[in-house]
Amino acid sequence: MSSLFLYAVVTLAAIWLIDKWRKRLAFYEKLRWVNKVPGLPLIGNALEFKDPTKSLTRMQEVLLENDGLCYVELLYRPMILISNYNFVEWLLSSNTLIEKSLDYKFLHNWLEDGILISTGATWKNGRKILSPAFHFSVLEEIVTKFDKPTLILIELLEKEVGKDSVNIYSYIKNYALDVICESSMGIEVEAQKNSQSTYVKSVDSMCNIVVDRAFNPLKTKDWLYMLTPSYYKEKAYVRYLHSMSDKVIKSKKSSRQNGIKEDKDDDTGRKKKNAFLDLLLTYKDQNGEPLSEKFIREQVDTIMFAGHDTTSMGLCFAIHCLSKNREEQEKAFKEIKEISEGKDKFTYADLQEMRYLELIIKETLRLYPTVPFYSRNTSQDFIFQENKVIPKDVTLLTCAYAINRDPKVFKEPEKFIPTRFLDTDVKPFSYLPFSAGPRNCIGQKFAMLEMKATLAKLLLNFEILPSIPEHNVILSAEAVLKSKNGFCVRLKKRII
Ligand code: HEM
Repeated sequence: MSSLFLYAVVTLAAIWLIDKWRKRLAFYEKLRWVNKVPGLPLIGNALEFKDPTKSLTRMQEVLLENDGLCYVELLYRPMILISNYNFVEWLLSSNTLIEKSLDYKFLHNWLEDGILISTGATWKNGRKILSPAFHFSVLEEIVTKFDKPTLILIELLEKEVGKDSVNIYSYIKNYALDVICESSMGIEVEAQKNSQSTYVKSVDSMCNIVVDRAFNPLKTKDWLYMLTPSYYKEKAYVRYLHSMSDKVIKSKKSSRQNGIKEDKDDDTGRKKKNAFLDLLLTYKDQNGEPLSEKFIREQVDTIMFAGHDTTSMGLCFAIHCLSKNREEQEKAFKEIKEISEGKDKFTYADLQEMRYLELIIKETLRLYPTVPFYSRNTSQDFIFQENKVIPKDVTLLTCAYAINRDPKVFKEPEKFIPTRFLDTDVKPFSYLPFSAGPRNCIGQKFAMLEMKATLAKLLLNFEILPSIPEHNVILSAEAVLKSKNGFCVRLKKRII
């Protein structure tokens, strides 16, 4: 009896394995048109892309060798790396290929159905509701929310003047958190003055947990992750962060119900547009129904996450580039000085006028795209260029870092040359720090304004010099592009 049972089990297992193998062969057959980067049995190419300080250069290398399109496998996970212009255009313009890949699921406990990770009708609806919050009339008002955090940043950095080296990373990170809290929720967390606050620490820890899960194979599977201490820590952080967002939403809601209006007219008689959260609270659908508290919380948390680590890294890399390129710094300073003559605050229009500074930011994001790659999952078989099939459940990874450094598009791609953007030949899918198409960055104008306002104030107050000894960043491709050894510069008070 027992040998009969064993025989049945072995037969079933063999059938299952043969079926799996047959499906795998059919899968490879469909993908024959893509060059495969040779890997090791079972682990595939995992070792080549494991180290975040080396993965970007390796990606760039294999993409150059394979005309911008190649197949890799990371521990059985099928993935196509992409920098090929036609493929990128096809992928990012698609209205159906919009499902985010597995890596984003680690954000789900925190952001739930927020627009960064949701898909289908939920994403479409969220994106439609959120888009007006990034309209220029709202951004005009949001610009004023940068003033207070910027003043604190200058005050703190003044204490570092004259030192051989200051690592600006934590200063800028806390600053960006202050800006996003003030502009998205209308609350002051004072991260710059109180970096030990539970809120600041929870946001920071959640960002670290998400990255750790994406890169640590022991934590990618939910059932294994649940056996680790991180799981319980994450639960506590999420509970706290959700309770904070709920508290702010409830309190804003009750002020509105009690008739405490926060939308005051400005001195030109126009209606002031309030913080992002206030806009969501005033929204009514076509039946006159307000948004649910859950929906509002998910979107507010999403903006908090997507809108602070990205800009803080953009700013850190820009400061690093300015320290290394003094001539460019002086050109930007001259422009800012002229625009700021007789003013102590910048308006939206002033920031729009800072064209040279904009070139500097664009060139920074070309060399150091803060989101160095982004990925989609094929929810079904897709066909590229008539007969090229991409089977279901393949990760399509667009490598912005490789695209932005393509020597066929950008002459001397490793050099910092801001004026290259005056050349109108840069085609839309050749430069992609904010992605493109329907799932592009909803906050890109906000990010540009924040980076301009901050850099302009910094340049009016300081000369940014290379640190002593001179510092070179070690790039690390995490959820955002970071520097493993920080961002060290030297600050000199600017005498105007
Ligand atoms: C230098 C700053 C920034 C960079 C480089 C950047 C880059 C990007 C990129 C590449 C994507 C697409 C990601 C993907 O496809 O997975 C994205 C999406 C997004 N970004 Fe940004 N971002 C920045 C700042 C911001 C800011 C300031 C906000 C909000 C205030 C924001 C909100 C979002 C949101 C909500 C999405 C998801 C959009 C959707 O899927 O519909 N980002 N960002």
